[in-house]
Amino acid sequence: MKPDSIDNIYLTMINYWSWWWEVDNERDELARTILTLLVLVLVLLLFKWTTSFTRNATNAPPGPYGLPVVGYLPFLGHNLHERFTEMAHKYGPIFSLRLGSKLHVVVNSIDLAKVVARELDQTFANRSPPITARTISYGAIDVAWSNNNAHWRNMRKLLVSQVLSNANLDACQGLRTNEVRKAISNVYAKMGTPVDINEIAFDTELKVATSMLWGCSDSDDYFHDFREVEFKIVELLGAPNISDFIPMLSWFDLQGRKREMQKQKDHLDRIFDSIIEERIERNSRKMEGEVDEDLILKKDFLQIMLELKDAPTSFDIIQIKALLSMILSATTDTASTMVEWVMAEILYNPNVKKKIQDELTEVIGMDVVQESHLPKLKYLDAVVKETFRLHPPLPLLIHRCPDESCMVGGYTIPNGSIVYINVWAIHHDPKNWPDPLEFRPDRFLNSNWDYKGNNFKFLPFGVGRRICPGVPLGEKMLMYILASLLHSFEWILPAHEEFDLSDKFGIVTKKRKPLVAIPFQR
Ligand code: HEM
Repeated sequence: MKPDSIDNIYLTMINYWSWWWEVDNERDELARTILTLLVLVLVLLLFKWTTSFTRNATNAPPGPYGLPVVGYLPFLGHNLHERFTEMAHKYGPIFSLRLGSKLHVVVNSIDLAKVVARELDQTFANRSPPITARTISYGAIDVAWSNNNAHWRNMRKLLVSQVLSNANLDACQGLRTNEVRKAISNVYAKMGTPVDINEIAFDTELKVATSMLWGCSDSDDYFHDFREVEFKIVELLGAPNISDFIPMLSWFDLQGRKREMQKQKDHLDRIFDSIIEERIERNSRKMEGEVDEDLILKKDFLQIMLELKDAPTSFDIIQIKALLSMILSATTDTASTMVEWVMAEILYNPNVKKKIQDELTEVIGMDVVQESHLPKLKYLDAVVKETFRLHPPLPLLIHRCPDESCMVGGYTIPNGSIVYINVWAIHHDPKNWPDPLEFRPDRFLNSNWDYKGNNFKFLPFGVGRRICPGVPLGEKMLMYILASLLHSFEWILPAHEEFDLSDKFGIVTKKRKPLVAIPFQR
């Protein structure tokens, strides 16, 4: 091999190797050294084993060769969704790559996504959670990380019928109105100064979610560092962990990811314990005859779960905590990320902003925004959908795992491999969307687009039996917060603010640079 090409390979590896170290902490330096030494030793010891693995996977989808032991890991780079999309251009609509000891398969076209999530939906309905996900979800017993089994079906049914049913969402309308109005008053107090858009949206979503889950009140002090904890959880869920790729190293937790996630989990656990204990005590006082008007009038999710505890389909306290934790993450981070993306697109596209303001004036006038106005805001709805197309917050959805070997696109997908549906590639494919990089909300006007995963061109909430069950709440909150922020204020970017729509891959893919804007009286 020529010295030049060796240099190039070396530089590429150094460049991409940094993907490993996205979450900087003190242990990374040590982990990097130990890992490098271990890899060298293991390269030699396991070379034979690796080559036999490659030979066996003869009918696997095409894809790049990697190094022994680590496979293609060192070459992946930072933004996995973009990297996978580039690789699809080279290897085709389905390709595979070995990362550590596991085969990963990426599906990039509508036709093959239909095979995975429609024809073989049942086979592909397991999850294979990474170690950080197992840690935060009390051993993968929540709705998002549990495998496709009776327990998962039970929990999902409960979530959909009790928390997210139309009846319950209607009953909680007052809560949403309260919290959105409080958020608008907070912004009033900051008029003329720069405001972090994600922070406003996150806090509002958090208050709505906690009120629905256990009826929080403003005096609860756990809100204080909640955003930081949630951000850390989401960051760790998306950060590559060598223990997942080379399970024999998991005992060492070389990057400290598991320990870091355990810290976040312990923090949440203490909050949940105190809330649940307090509720159990209140319930026992009620059983002794004391009247608790609050609990009689409304049943929040915690109350429903506790009352189910003795029923045949009961949940124990650990399962209840796993569900609370999962719902909080699902509700706060995705929706606040989307509010930020939509506001960024609007502020960077003055024509779009003008059209939205005209629509708000026409539909709402001098009134305060109410949920009943939302279905009439057709243009804002199209803007939100176009933003979902360009910036799907989960660009690879949550990966799936087949419970038996099966065929997709003429290739064998072995039982236990990790399968991604690359929604990013589908949303950016010119075959599906002409001029895919342009922000053109009109694409979504005058046609019946929804978030139910029926049209495989547009899958921001996922598809098949693992589709997001939170669509009705997520959509409502997103539209409500956006309409209120845009109707109440004129938003201006700070002077010298650069036009920046770059993203940072994670399980929720966020705007790389937080959006800050200045509200003025409208
Ligand atoms: C803008 C808001 C939201 C977006 C964009 C979003 C998006 C998603 C996506 C893409 C998935 C993965 C689906 C798949 O793998 O096919 C998912 C899963 C999930 N989401 Fe959401 N979500 C949002 C809000 C919510 C809310 C409010 C809840 C309320 C509880 C929720 C609960 C869940 C759950 C439980 C799952 C796992 C479902 C399963 O594995 O069975 N999400 N979400």
